[in-house]
Amino acid sequence: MQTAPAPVIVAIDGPSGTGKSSTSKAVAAKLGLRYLDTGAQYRALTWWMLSHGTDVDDPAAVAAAAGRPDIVSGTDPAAPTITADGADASGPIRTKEVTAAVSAVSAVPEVRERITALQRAIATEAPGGIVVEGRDIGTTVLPDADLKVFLTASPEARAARRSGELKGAEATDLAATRAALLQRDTADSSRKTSPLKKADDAVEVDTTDLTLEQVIECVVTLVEDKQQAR
Ligand SMILES: Nc1ncnc2c1ncn2[C@@H]1O[C@H](COP(=O)(O)OP(=O)(O)OP(=O)(O)O)[C@@H](O)[C@H]1O
Ligand SMILES: Nc1ccn([C@@H]2O[C@H](COP(=O)(O)O)[C@@H](O)[C@H]2O)c(=O)n1
Repeated sequence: MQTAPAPVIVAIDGPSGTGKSSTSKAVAAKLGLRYLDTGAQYRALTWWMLSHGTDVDDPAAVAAAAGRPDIVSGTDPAAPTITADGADASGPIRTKEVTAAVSAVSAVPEVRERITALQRAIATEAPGGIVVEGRDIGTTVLPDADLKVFLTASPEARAARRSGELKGAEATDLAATRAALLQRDTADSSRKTSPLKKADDAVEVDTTDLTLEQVIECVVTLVEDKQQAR
């Protein structure tokens, strides 16, 4: 009788626009793993705060509200979901307002404590294993992950990728897109609690000159190598 392979935990971190979500979803789907977008959790909490009158520039107000909404993530890589107090947050979390506020909210220690606990519970309960993507997964959330990957890409490549998702004038303003993503990287890397950082034992993959398919294949191979070595 064949035994099922042991669950594998994969941590994928990196700055904005390096391809974490696209890569993680595809790798999870190819390998039959669950998928967790941790950025969506911070965004959902930020959206809930913005819609409930929390002053997101006041760390004390953010800390006080951090435990209030119920944040639930669906981990099917083919159809990931995110809700805040039962409301579908998948659309609103991608607005400019949420993107502009999320780094300030995610820097508050009470927010990180709460969301990190959620992430660990989801990863522990994932049948067969999971790909978890974010900023501090390899360093803080899942330091014992079986595989840690840190994706990078030049600011120019990342801005061009993001512009491809935008519409109208925003799509053509590459300089503004580049500046906005670098500003978010700076805020995320310089916060005191659990900053964006490559784990010492992470494999760094520079995706600047790679297609998305090449990045996916690279990570699938890294996971399979780990599974075979166990
Ligand atoms: N290697 C690549 N080549 C070209 N385009 C890519 C590549 N990787 C990702 N993309 C595209 O770049 C955009 C950003 O990718 P994605 O959302 O996966 O990045 P991310 O790291 O999760 O970003 P964020 O942290 O801001 O959520 C998407 O439109 C995606 O299709
Ligand atoms: N592990 C994580 C993941 C995300 N964040 C914060 O959320 C923001 C949005 O993330 P996206 O991946 O959806 O762009 C990000 O800029 C961080 O502020 C985090 O702190 N830790």
